[in-house]
Amino acid sequence: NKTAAGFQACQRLSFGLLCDTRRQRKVDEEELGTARPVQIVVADEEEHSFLLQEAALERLLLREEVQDLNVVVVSVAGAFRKGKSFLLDFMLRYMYRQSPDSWVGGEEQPLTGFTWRGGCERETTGILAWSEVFVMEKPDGSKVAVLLMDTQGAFDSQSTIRECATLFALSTMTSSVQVIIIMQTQIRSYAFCPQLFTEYGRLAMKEVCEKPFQTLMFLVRDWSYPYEHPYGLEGGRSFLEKRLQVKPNQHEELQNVRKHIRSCFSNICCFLLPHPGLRVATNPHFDGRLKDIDDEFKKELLNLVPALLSPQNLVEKEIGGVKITCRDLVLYFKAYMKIYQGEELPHPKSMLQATAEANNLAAAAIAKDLYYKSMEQICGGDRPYISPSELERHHAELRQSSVWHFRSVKKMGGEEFCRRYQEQLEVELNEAYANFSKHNDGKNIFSAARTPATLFAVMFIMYLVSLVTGFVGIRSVAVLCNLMMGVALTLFCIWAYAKYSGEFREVGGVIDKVAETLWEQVSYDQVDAFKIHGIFFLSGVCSKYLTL
Ligand SMILES: Nc1nc2c(ncn2[C@@H]2O[C@H](COP(=O)(O)OP(=O)(O)OP(=O)(O)O)[C@@H](O)[C@H]2O)c(=O)[nH]1
Ligand SMILES: [Mg+2]
Repeated sequence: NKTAAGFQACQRLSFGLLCDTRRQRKVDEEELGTARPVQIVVADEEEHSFLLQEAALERLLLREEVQDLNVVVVSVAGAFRKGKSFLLDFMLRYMYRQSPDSWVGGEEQPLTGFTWRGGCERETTGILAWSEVFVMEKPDGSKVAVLLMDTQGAFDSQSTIRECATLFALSTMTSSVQVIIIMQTQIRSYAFCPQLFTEYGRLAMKEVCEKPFQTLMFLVRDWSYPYEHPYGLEGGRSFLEKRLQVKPNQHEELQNVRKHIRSCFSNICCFLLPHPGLRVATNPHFDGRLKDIDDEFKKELLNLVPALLSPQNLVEKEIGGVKITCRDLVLYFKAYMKIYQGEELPHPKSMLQATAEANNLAAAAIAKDLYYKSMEQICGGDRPYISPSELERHHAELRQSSVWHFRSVKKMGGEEFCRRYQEQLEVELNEAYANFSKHNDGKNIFSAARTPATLFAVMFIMYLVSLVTGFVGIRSVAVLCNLMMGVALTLFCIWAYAKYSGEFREVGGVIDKVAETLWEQVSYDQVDAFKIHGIFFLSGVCSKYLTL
């Protein structure tokens, strides 16, 4: 009940969430812990554009427990008002129960989760994801993260064709299982931009000989010809065979789409779903209870959802033949979003470029991570001080293996393109080394004591000089030395206070810098005779001036 109340509260707030990011953050914080739909792509209705909610996406996918798992992205697309959110809510039931028989829920239980409703006005806008990324174990024992995505319906009265195509392209590029809900015989209605995908697929396959997309399922709803093709996957297969048949008398464009679609997706299937019954379709008070849904529909639902989500049927997202993790998916979303923001639909070449860019960024991120983790083991926060030469040796080794790892990952974009990212990676590793090295220096007890030691040395020398000069009668020099001793003592007190309290950190930093410079001067130049003479000459001049 609590979860249902959470969903309803979320539904009421959903419009406000789009407009006011500050309020969104507050709601997110308040409802933290309650699973809910999260808007990851917002549709700007005035500008007719889309905006990626990077922070929301990162919160979902960069969680400690899922960020390094291979990701399975199940997206449901299709025309508006076709029951996409409704279907996803049954998928949620499956994910939460995961029992093969009883997942579908009680007869009297209203259906909640992604917001759905009856009527003819559109409900979902942009792209939403379920806030909980499910961790599932596949039969081979490997763990995968499952993300469910709900998309804005196509062909509604408020969106342009470009917007529909953009969202469809974005969800197809980022998902591993794209379910397209269609009516009866409109199998071609998926084809918002067939050339875009087939051309992208052709280009991508030139680079890596793998199909660019994984599973495409046509879900034919309200199927009313079970006597020709029976309900379910089997009937869907024979129906699809017939629909995608290439015939010599077809228009060339139709022939090409039919030929290429098979070469773009590793698996294309079709599921024929019966009508859920008149109460679902026409009763305004229907709230998703199973008792109002026809038995035939429920029976097929029990086959449909596990066909997509049971552990043995999960399909991991692959790009360029490499399985990607939740962390990589964030990079891909960002890269694709950039190219889908223009006035026109992007060219397949720019889609390929964006994929290659994200591909390289993801490989560089893993390589950097490897370097960081190993360096942490060697000189991280709780590790003892290590000699700088030893640290440099480790850095050189780890940098080499990190770059080697980057190069060994299968990437798109060609050698020249990858080299740019490799150079950037090397720069970042060197920067990281500089930080590790500074941190390591901080652990050196002598380096930590450098400032007080320098200041004490100054005080001591000044004290001796003042004693000697006072004894031989050069009073002015003795006064000057006393003054400098006082300055050194004051600096020491300020420095000690800054280190102890953490306040005036900049002043503390300046004192450290001065002490470091002094220390280096003394240690590098040793006792430079010229300087000593200079000092004596100056002090002589000063003493003469002061005695005058
Ligand atoms: N006839 C029929 N109606 C369905 C089916 N599945 C769901 N519905 C009904 O379709 C209506 C719309 O459901 P939603 O899930 O909100 O549809 P949607 O595709 O998400 O709609 P938008 O978000 O506006 O694009 C609801 O009243 C559902 O009860 C189906 O298979 N056949
Ligand atoms: Mg919807």
